[in-house]
Amino acid sequence: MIYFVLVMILIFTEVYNVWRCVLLIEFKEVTKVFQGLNGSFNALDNVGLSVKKNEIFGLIGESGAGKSTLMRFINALEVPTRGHVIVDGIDVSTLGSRKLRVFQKDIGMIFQQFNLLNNKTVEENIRLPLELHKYEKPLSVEEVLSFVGLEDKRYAYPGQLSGGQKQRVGIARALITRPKILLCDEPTSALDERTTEEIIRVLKRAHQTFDVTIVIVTHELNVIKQLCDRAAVLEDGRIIDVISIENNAGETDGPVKSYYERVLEVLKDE
Ligand SMILES: Nc1ncnc2c1ncn2[C@@H]1O[C@H](COP(=O)(O)OP(=O)(O)OP(=O)(O)O)[C@@H](O)[C@H]1O
Repeated sequence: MIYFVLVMILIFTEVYNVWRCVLLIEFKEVTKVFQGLNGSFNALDNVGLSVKKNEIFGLIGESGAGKSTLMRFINALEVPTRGHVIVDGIDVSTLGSRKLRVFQKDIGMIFQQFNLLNNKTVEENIRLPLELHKYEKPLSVEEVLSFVGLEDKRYAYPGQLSGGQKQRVGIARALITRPKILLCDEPTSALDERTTEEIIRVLKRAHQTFDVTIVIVTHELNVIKQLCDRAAVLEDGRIIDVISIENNAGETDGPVKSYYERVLEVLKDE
């Protein structure tokens, strides 16, 4: 009997350890209280959620639901009032400032408004993370520029680029450090439909090529459908569901449709 119990404990421990290795990001009973003009309020309320290694995970919900705050916990741009955020086995809130900077090196981020420096060239923008920290095996500027298809824009300034090109530069800047996690905050919200599709393709390729786990905040359900493996639905600071997305290959696998083809598709009544 004792032998049986020991074997069961061993099996349980092994299964538990394998499961822990699969998880990359864990939110444990996370609450965020902000002080507003009318007193304090819970932006996030007792959130529990896990993101697996190599997943593309979406955070969706209406404006003010708490999506960005939840994502900003992952790279400690925001700190929970209560609860724990565990990333790759590390409780982020326990890190001192030096260890936190090292930890943040593994996490890249892209933004809705691209956050490029207008007085620097594309190349200088892409190199910025390498000037802030030392990385063991960064990619080269040539590699990331070729990856996002902007070799010819190396010496251009952001003001000379379209929105989609600016976002590609943002992606190149995030990828040059070979991050384990890529956080995307409304990456396509400032872009039209066709450019959105192009950015989705680049993100999918980045996921496949660099084994990067992606967490994306967006209000665009089509982006979630085409890109994500799973998505959490937030409402008033609570997670009301986590949905597995059946087929995320979808439309982005065929050729990119021209703007005119899309106009006909939507406006022509046949
Ligand atoms: N620094 C802050 N101080 C006070 N309140 C804040 C702060 N940051 C966010 N909030 C509030 O917390 C709530 C959640 O904000 P959050 O930005 O996470 O929502 P969201 O779902 O990302 O919304 P959106 O889609 O509009 O960006 C909102 O009511 C917001 O006003």
